[in-house]
Amino acid sequence: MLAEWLDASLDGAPGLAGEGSLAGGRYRILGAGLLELVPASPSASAPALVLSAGIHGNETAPIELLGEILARLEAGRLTLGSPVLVILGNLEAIRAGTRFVDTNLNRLFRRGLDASGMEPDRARELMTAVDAFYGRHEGRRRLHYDLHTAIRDSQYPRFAVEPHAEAITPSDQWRWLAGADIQAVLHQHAHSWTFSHYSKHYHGAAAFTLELGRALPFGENDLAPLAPMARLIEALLQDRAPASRPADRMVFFRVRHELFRRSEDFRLCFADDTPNFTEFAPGARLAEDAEAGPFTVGETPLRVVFPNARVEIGARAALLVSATPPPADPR
Ligand SMILES: O=C(O)CCC(=O)N[C@@H](CCC(=O)O)C(=O)O
Ligand SMILES: [Zn+2]
Repeated sequence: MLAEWLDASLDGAPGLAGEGSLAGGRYRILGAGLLELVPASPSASAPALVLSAGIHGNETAPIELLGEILARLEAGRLTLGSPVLVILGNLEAIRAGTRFVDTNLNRLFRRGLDASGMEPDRARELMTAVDAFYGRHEGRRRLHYDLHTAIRDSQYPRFAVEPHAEAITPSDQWRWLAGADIQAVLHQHAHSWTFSHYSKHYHGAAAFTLELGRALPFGENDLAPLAPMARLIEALLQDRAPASRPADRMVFFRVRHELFRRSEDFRLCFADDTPNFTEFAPGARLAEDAEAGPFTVGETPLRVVFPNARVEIGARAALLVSATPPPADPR
């Protein structure tokens, strides 16, 4: 049934609903791309966990990964121990195999959003679902892993983006991410209205955008490098202790500058396929924009992450980052 929920969500089956039992609890289909896993008797320390994938429609590996985990749950090889909300984000874009249909869903997770259209409507639906889920689990530790893949290669193929918000990320998260073979962490410097930012900013959740390799079509993904991430998700879902490694196995970066596309006449001054985290030396010209002028690296080298000259005008065209020490681990 869980595999059917996934397929029916992707096929656009109307009026998707239903519920049933699972080892350790039951599931409730809340709608297309919305599934709740309800443990029968969760411990007081079990987290309330949001797992999302397909916020960008062409990022298929995380959808396949969640599909495999749900299949193991359904087969009784995992026993549910924690409340979980599973989300498939931009269903129309997933069907079309594109990043988005009209606009980037992952910039719309903001209360009071008044834009109209398919993606804004879906953002409101998902924000309501997350609000209701965390509301049903007051007092529990909140987690949200928003699973993505990146457009291009990366010097660190698996990395976490930590949204900027008041809540401090608990130090065990870093050890768990290191245990899941995440190689780098990028601290955001400013609010970004992404889905993981939503859960952190409005709900105080430990939340991340997790980049899990390169975006490829369904069927072309190699899930083997993601096995440690699957084990982390399964441990959380079962309310078991995840594998843990020292946080300083990962390299930490901080965003120092954001490049925005300000005009029609905008270009990045490096090759389209430049891998994420490529470093540029002082003096290197990175962008030219008819309105904002050129951007040149100052006295300290900068690395480029998520470069994309073809974004909408006003949108982020690249993050410029440099290394920062790992967070202190009080353990
Ligand atoms: O590979 C790229 O250029 C984009 C990958 C991607 O979708 N990244 C996320 C990051 C979200 C964040 O900053 O937390 C995005 O751009 O939405
Ligand atoms: Zn993405």
